[in-house]
Amino acid sequence: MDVVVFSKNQVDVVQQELDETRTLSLHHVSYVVKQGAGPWWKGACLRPVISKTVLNQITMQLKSGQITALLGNSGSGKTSLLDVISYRSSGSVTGKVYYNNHEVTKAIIQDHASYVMQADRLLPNLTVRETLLMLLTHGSEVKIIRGISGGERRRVTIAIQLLQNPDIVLLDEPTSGLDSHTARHLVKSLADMAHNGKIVLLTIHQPSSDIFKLLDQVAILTSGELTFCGGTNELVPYFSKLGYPCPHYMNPLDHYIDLSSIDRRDPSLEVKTTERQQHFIRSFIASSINIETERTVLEDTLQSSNGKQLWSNKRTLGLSYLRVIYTIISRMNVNLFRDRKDYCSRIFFLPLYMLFILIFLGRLGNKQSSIQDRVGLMYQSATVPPFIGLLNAVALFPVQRNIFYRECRDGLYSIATFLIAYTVHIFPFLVLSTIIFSSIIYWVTGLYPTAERFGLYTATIFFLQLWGETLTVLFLGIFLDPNLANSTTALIQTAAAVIASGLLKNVATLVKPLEWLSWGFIHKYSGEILIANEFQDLEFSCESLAATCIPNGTIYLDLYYPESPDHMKRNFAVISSYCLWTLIFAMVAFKIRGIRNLY
Ligand SMILES: Nc1ncnc2c1ncn2[C@@H]1O[C@H](COP(=O)(O)OP(=O)(O)OP(=O)(O)O)[C@@H](O)[C@H]1O
Repeated sequence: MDVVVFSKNQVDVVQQELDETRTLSLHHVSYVVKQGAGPWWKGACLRPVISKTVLNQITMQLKSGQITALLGNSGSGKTSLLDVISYRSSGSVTGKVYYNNHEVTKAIIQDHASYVMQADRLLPNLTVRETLLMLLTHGSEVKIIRGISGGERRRVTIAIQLLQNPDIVLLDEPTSGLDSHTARHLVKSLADMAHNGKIVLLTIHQPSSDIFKLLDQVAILTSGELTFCGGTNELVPYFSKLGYPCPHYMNPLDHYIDLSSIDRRDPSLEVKTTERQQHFIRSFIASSINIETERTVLEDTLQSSNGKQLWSNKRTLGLSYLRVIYTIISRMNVNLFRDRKDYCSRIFFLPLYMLFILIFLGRLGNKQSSIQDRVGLMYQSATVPPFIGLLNAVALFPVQRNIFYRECRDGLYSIATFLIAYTVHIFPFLVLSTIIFSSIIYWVTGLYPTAERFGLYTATIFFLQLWGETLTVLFLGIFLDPNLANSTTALIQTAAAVIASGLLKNVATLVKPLEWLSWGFIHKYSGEILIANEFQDLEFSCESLAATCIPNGTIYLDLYYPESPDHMKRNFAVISSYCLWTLIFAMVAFKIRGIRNLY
């Protein structure tokens, strides 16, 4: 075994680093959001924009080794403060945040902080062990979806963030949904973690007096301003000095949160409590506690240019790009595999539809009437696969997307990585379901009987299904609500099939604007491929000597789809690149709409 010998100097440096208290300082941080007022139908330009100050001039300092609770009534700005610190806010932020005297950037926060949000967004079919294993550690074998309680889900969510070994831990309502015993136990663990050198900041709605004892520092927010921020031992003496002692047997936190809030039950109470609130805010600004904090934070500000060590515990995944993609795909696969309904729908949704077609059409034969049946079958072949892609995406993509939003905000991987991983994940399922579908439908209905034509038909169905799913993913990037994405994609797919496939109405007979529009839809190219692939060289029997008899498919193509056999290669190149472009547009849509802050 190699023995590493450190010099005294090196030991001193390490010791000095360990002894050094790290700080997260906020200096006059304000946060303003803009909201459109009035009815939505007036549009963005006509609606007056109202600015709302969510946080006003917040100055506070959090130290490693301390656990701080952010308290306040509902709407006081607790979550917004965590959002501002973690670079998740959507409005305009002024003031400065420093970590260890370095002005905080998004990269610093992503490297050093973890944010546990209010909502537990976990893949339902993974076990606790697998959920954590995807972030490389051990867990239990219980499935998330049914096997664990709400409180346990909370703890898994917290564990996911802690596994990344952050220096700063921000937690929004970590105790919500937990019974008082478990909540106390959890805060105790967080306090222990803080005492081992982390900066811990959490929001709590109704902290019990047991929890109060575990805290080192508390900050009380009201209407976005501080009425107190200091050590827990300073809380009661501070307010007592202001003339508001805490009655015996009352939880001081409950008492002072109540006193800091505005009571809107009647106008006279509202005036009285607003005056008291303003008195508290002014008093705290003038208090020695706040002046001391201002002084130390200002010192940090001045020191910042000296470049005090940014703590060494930089949080990185430490995985190669391929390893990250592999981990995401494995997680998607395991989650899908565990749910029989989802797994079967991925593979058998499309083939199941074939049963309906088979019963409806039967064997096509070569009579004149089979021309109409063939066109009908090609229309179904062009429209059903994208629709199945849509159904699968709406059912299965949103849960993955919501987890991606959280992990992307944590800086774990990018939009492109996620969408590439999702496409690779669905690829084998699309191949399998397409092959099952086309192998049966093609040979049982009796389409043009060569392997080459069958292969072309199968490949077209595959690309249509892939396009349908990718297009839905694109709209799920634009709209958070899956129903909205569903209806929009369905509308586009229907319009594309009606206008461009040429299977309902000959494209050449469309009014000019619609004819031009048809060039923009995949159905124009896939429709031509499917028809030319089927009709070229096909012989039909003429039951009577009627003038309308079409003796072979080549004549039919000349009449209704001229030149389509010559366009086969072009059309095929277009439909395959359509999928690629839709995926790229999906990435752009996610980028433009931004990574949502899902609470
Ligand atoms: N992006 C935004 N647009 C409009 N209003 C916002 C935005 N973000 C926050 N607010 C408003 O700011 C106020 C503070 O919200 P915040 O969620 O921070 O409160 P909170 O103290 O965490 O409340 P709760 O305890 O209920 O979670 C609320 O009135 C909220 O509606």
